Amino acid sequence: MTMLDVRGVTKQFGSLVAVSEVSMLVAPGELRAIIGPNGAGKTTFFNMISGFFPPTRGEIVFDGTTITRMPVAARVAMGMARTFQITEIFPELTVGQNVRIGVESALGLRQRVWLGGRDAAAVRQGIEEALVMTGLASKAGRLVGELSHGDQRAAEIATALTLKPRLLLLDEPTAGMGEHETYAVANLIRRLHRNSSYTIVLIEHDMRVVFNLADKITVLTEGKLLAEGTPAEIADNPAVQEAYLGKAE
Ligand SMILES: Nc1ncnc2c1ncn2[C@@H]1O[C@H](COP(=O)(O)OP(=O)(O)OP(=O)(O)O)[C@@H](O)[C@H]1O
Repeated sequence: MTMLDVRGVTKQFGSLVAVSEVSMLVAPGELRAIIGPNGAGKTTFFNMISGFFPPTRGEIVFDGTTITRMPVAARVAMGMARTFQITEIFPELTVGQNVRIGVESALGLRQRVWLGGRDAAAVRQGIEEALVMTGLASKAGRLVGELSHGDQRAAEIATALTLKPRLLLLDEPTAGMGEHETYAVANLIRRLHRNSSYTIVLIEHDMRVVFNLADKITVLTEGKLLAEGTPAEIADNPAVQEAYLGKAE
């Protein structure tokens, strides 16, 4: 079974080929990391999966449905959630209020002025589940803007989880974080993967995070697929060592 089947996607910006015929199969419950030097095409590849723009050529199939040209909202409705390199969440609201927006949207209750008892209970339950899963239950009343980077990322992931996504796309989840916060966010991702069996595809620059978390790694260089395999296979791959791991970023 395959959750995500990317078939030979290419993206051209004018004469620049940012991604060239890259394929990737992600199994349900898998955690896949996409790595590569700056400009390798990781973000472009990610943007095609999440629907930010369509590929110039190639196909993308999500859980059996071809989504190549499907808009972002339709992909979200199918169970694809994405977080961004720069946290996208309302800093002036509390963690709980942010998560509530996600839960109400996911339940189709966002425009309602008044919620009946059953809907209100479902919203409460959705908020609690997302907060517990991300370790934020004790911080529900805190303003997001006052939290650490790591907790802000956790709050963003909590909001993404309210969609009950079948595929979670994380764009550099530890970007700009210090050691302590990186560790906390990596642990959260590990819990979501190991304990809750989320299927996760992430772009990540921190190699310790990648090699500790990923089931499989996709390596891109200059828009092409250089290698794909388990962390051990990638670490042993001479082409990867030469093209990427040996170089300081
Ligand atoms: N919208 C765009 N228009 C034109 N060129 C683009 C566009 N987006 C990306 N590119 C180019 O495509 C190539 C791949 O960029 P991309 O951002 O996908 O790489 P990346 O691996 O994510 O890099 P980084 O690690 O620095 O984020 C680069 O040469 C970039 O300049």
